[in-house]
Amino acid sequence: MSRISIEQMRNLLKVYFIMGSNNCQQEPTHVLELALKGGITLFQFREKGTSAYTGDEKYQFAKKLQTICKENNVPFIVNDDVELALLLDADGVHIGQDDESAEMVRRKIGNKILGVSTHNLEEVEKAIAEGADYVGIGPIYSTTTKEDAKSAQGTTLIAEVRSKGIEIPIVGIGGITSENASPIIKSGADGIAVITDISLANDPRENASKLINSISI
Ligand SMILES: C=C1C=NC(C(F)(F)F)=NC1=N
Repeated sequence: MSRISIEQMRNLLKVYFIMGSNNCQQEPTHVLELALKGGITLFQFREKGTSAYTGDEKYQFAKKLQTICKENNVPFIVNDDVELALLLDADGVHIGQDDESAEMVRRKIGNKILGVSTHNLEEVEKAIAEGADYVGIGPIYSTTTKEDAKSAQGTTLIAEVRSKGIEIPIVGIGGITSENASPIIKSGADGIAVITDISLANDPRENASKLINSISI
């Protein structure tokens, strides 16, 4: 299997739902099923925080979510945990700046999807050089989800990357809702990544479909 094309990656990034057991009040598998019905285009398993699952419990939980994604033909991405991604034969991995280098991860995962969190132009260019298929840029707006999140940067970096003619698929992340999503696409991102707006919604399905509508220009 070859590396994913830029166009296909752009399509997958439209509404990228990220979730772990700590992000939900309802049963996580039910939230994911509703989000998929609402039209999310990509899913990332991000199991973080104090009461996060570990070891076999984490593997079993991830497998359940992966099965639901497979049933809905939506790719399943694992955050940080490369070994888990390989064990599950996940569709890809997302790493931050404090994790293994993208170069090392690319060697381990072959042609699976590789995403990298970036916060400035240098990190974007490094991610591209090391084989990333997409970059996450944020936090666009202030967020309470990530404890050690950097300060909100708006859409400046997205616009800067595009003004330099850099084509890498970009997904914005951080405090995004259907109310504030469209400027992110207008500035040049291919999609939006959300946690809370879907995971803590009274109706995850409705919020997911509102997000889809908010970015459909
Ligand atoms: C910290 C993160 C930043 N960005 C992304 C993504 F949206 F996938 F690019 N995922 C993360 N886990």
